[in-house]
Amino acid sequence: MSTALASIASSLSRKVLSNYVGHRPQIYFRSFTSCILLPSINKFSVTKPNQFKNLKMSSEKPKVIFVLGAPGAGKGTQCSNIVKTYGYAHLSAGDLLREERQRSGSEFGELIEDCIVNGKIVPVAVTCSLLENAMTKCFAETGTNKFLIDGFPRNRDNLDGWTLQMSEKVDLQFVIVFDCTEEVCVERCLKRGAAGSGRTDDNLESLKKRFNTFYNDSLPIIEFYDAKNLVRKINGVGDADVVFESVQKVFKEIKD
Ligand SMILES: Nc1ncnc2c1ncn2[C@@H]1O[C@H](COP(=O)(O)OP(=O)(O)OP(=O)(O)O)[C@@H](O)[C@H]1O
Ligand SMILES: Nc1ccn([C@@H]2O[C@H](COP(=O)(O)O)[C@@H](O)[C@H]2O)c(=O)n1
Repeated sequence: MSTALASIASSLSRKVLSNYVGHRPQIYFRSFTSCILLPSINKFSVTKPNQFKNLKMSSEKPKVIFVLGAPGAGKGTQCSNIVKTYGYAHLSAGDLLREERQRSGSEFGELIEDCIVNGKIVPVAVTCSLLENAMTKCFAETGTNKFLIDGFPRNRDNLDGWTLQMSEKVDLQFVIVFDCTEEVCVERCLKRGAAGSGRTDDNLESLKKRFNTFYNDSLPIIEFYDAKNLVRKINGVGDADVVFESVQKVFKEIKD
């Protein structure tokens, strides 16, 4: 366990988890997320753990599309196109984590940075709460209740945490997966880094680790959704406009 992870674990167990030490992780996440983590990282104050349950009574459940694929496969680029054409709100788990890392006073900054540089996945309690907060804020500000969730769920921990905290509150439409060769992805990320992305993981060393995580931890999640017939795989190699044509074919399915 890294120093940052050890420190979050020990601080959490001191604060809240004393009753749960040694128990099953599901119990850990349920109490960790809804009772303790939300107040500590919630900067929007509007979030209540069951806010979407209330929404459900007056309107439809929020619609969610997960967007997955290797680092640099084009998830963010295509999400921007989808936002313009189909009116979804784009929530990137990576962007939310980078924002939380920069927030002054965040107790998760060090942990998040350690994960990002080393291609590891941040504990779901942090990421899922950031996502729920962002959905709530977006709905309150714009009335949008259709969300593209980019870069999540990335591993079993993400999936389990989402299932506990959010799956009943939303309607998962499908999971878009951009399929792109490692060679093309690495070239794109290095180019993005050279162009001044400022990302601490757009370098070869981090990319090797990010790809390991993708193969070992993220592919099984894609397989999980594929077995449920929810995956819509799109060839992400080639010009961004051509990739978007394939995206549009998938969205036709919703309209038809
Ligand atoms: N089809 C494409 N052809 C060429 N370059 C592309 C294409 N799609 C995206 N790019 C570029 O590749 C880089 C990575 O794209 P993008 O950020 O969309 O990928 P991503 O999957 O969201 O990456 P990450 O997971 O690292 O955030 C960006 O600089 C983007 O402009
Ligand atoms: N569910 C997630 C998503 C991202 N991360 C961390 O952020 C890094 C960058 O993610 P991008 O989607 O912007 O490429 C990623 O390598 C992880 O370290 C995460 O922990 N959990």
